[in-house]
Amino acid sequence: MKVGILGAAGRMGRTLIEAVHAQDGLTLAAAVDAPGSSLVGADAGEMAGIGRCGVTVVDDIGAVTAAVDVFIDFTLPEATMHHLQACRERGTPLVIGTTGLTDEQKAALQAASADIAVVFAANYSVGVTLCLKLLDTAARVLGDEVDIEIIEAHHRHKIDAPSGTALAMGEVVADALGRDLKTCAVYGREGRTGARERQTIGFETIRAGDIVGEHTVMFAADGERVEITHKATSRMNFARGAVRAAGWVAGRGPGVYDMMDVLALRD
Ligand SMILES: NC(=O)c1ccc[n+]([C@@H]2O[C@H](COP(=O)([O-])OP(=O)(O)OC[C@H]3O[C@@H](n4cnc5c(N)ncnc54)[C@H](O)[C@@H]3O)[C@@H](O)[C@H]2O)c1
Ligand SMILES: O=C(O)C1=N[C@H](C(=O)O)CCC1
Repeated sequence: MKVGILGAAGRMGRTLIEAVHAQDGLTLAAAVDAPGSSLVGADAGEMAGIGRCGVTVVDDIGAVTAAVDVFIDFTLPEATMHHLQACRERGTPLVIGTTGLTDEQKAALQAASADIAVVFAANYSVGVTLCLKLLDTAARVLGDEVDIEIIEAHHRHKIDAPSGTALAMGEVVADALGRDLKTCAVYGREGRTGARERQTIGFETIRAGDIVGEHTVMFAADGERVEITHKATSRMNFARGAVRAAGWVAGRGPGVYDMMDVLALRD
């Protein structure tokens, strides 16, 4: 299967090139980065540190759609929207890892999924996908008897907050408790906040150094506390998951899928 990487020169893009190269049955067929990037024209394999592979980084998805069976996109929300449109026009499945999409952009993704298969997950690690299952159980068991806080930490270059993963964790917990995350979320606290309201779900964000990605969901009662934590120490976990999703989605019918579908974990 021929795979195209969108955002090829980025932290995730380079790791994805390495992951595709290591995966039997998959071939790197295209590498796309932003117009104006100094890496356009480079050999994708050399850029990713795996040696020359003969695929040149280009700056336009339109130049390579015919050569690709499935694209993987880890870029920026606006770029992802452009790539989504190109994939829709060509009928090519798309795996999206980009976070920080607006509600309007998520609606556009849903609309495109009438015509093509899209996998969209804030976190492609198997460990985080398992944590989402555990969080659903924890929320249902501990219910309204606990205060729920979500703490996430990432590297200093990350441009969106809270992380897509933290928000996905919040959605799972809120759904399990019949709450609406839009109205019960509290983002950071400062000043005279007043006492905590039980029905809220709190989010705290740390941005520091080279932290790859850490998430803790705290269920705190009086006298005991349950914490579910995931710590990523390598981006290869995300890349391997996204590559697995690419192999899974090729040939699927139109629709939006996530890692629960890819790992067959959906109830
Ligand atoms: N879902 C997951 O598992 C997961 C894991 C890690 C990162 N992410 C998300 O992936 C995204 C990228 O993260 P990163 O750390 O690799 O960022 P990065 O800034 O290192 O890489 C993004 C790349 O996209 C490129 N780009 C920008 N506009 C483009 C365009 N129009 N066409 C093609 N390429 C374009 C940039 O030049 C850059 O090389 C972020 O939204 C991040 O939150 C998701
Ligand atoms: O490095 C990033 O950026 C990450 N983004 C995702 C998120 O926002 O949850 C996944 C973890 C790494």
